[in-house]
Amino acid sequence: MYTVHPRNDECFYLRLLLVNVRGPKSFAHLKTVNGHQCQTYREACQLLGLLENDSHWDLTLADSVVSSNAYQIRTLFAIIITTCFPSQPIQLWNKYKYAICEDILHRLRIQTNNPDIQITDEIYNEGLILIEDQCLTIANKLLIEVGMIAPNRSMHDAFNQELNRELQYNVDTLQEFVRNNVPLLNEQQKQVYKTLMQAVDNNTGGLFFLDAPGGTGKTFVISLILATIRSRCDIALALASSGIAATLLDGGRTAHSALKLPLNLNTIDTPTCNISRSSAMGKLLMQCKLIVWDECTMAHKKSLEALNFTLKDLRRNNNIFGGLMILLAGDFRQTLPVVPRGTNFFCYIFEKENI
Ligand SMILES: Nc1ncnc2c1ncn2[C@@H]1O[C@H](COP(=O)(O)OP(=O)(O)OP(=O)(O)O)[C@@H](O)[C@H]1O
Repeated sequence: MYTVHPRNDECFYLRLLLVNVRGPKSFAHLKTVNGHQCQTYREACQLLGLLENDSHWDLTLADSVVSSNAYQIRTLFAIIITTCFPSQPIQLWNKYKYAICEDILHRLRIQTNNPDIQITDEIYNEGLILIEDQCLTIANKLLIEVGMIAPNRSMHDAFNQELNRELQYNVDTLQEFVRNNVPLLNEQQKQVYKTLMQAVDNNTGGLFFLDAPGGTGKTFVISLILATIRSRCDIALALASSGIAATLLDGGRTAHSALKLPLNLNTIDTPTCNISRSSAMGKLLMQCKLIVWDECTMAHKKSLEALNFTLKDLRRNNNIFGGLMILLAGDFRQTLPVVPRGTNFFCYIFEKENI
């Protein structure tokens, strides 16, 4: 019998029932426990006592209630429900929801200048939305997919949060930034800026590599390109291999977090990003004009391959990176020429794509 990962929700519980229930005659039979027809396979497993009890997660949350603030408890709760698969997440929520939402109540009291406001269902709903945002970031899952109650917001909002994040820039500020800084570019920077903006305007896609010694203004030019595209209300995604490099770019994020790259890149033959077409990030990648990846010389070659495969799949386009324009920037002079315990396997993606 095939193995099923617990993340594969109902499939996992169906398999558990198939292994444990003797002589099932139908799927409905599997869902029936002591004459009660359950709504889900998970509920049936629950009633049959096939799931672990959640006492250790209960204790973990109880500990954090004593020592952590509401934001930290909320993050812990999101991690537990997305990665630890507790059998009754709703019970945990009901038990700790006050501690999880305490900061929202506090904020509301300060905003309204009214210390008498008490916790309400709206505040709990706000808490659920924040938890769901974290679940989407951690595992690309909505709350209902991890056995929780769904917050009261339209699916549209939930799926568009990544888009909203990329479209929230102030156009006037960006235009002013571009106006003030383009004249500062030196000749070579001007040439890079012109070439790249021409490629963006022509919408031809392609892979560009910006190589220059440290301190010569790579990040400066990239910031200008990002600002120019965003000032036209288009989407440009800023990624970097390290957190520090990401902080230098406006709206910068680490490639691992934004692209949901697998952690065990070394051991997977053809890694892909954990992004589906219907997910928020999937929609963003389908719409964006440019992806900039700063300090890409520090990235594992398979992370670029994963992005290549994923974009080809998402955009249904067999050109390199699904026909999307990619700007890689970095400086091999600042990267160790030797990969510790590496093999000649660590050659770059360019070989594969004949670039
Ligand atoms: N044309 C320019 N006019 C004014 N300042 C500039 C210009 N080009 C670069 N700078 C400044 O020079 C400094 C170094 O530039 P930047 O950080 O972009 O270099 P870098 O090539 O990205 O360096 P590294 O490879 O170390 O990340 C920054 O403070 C940047 O603002």
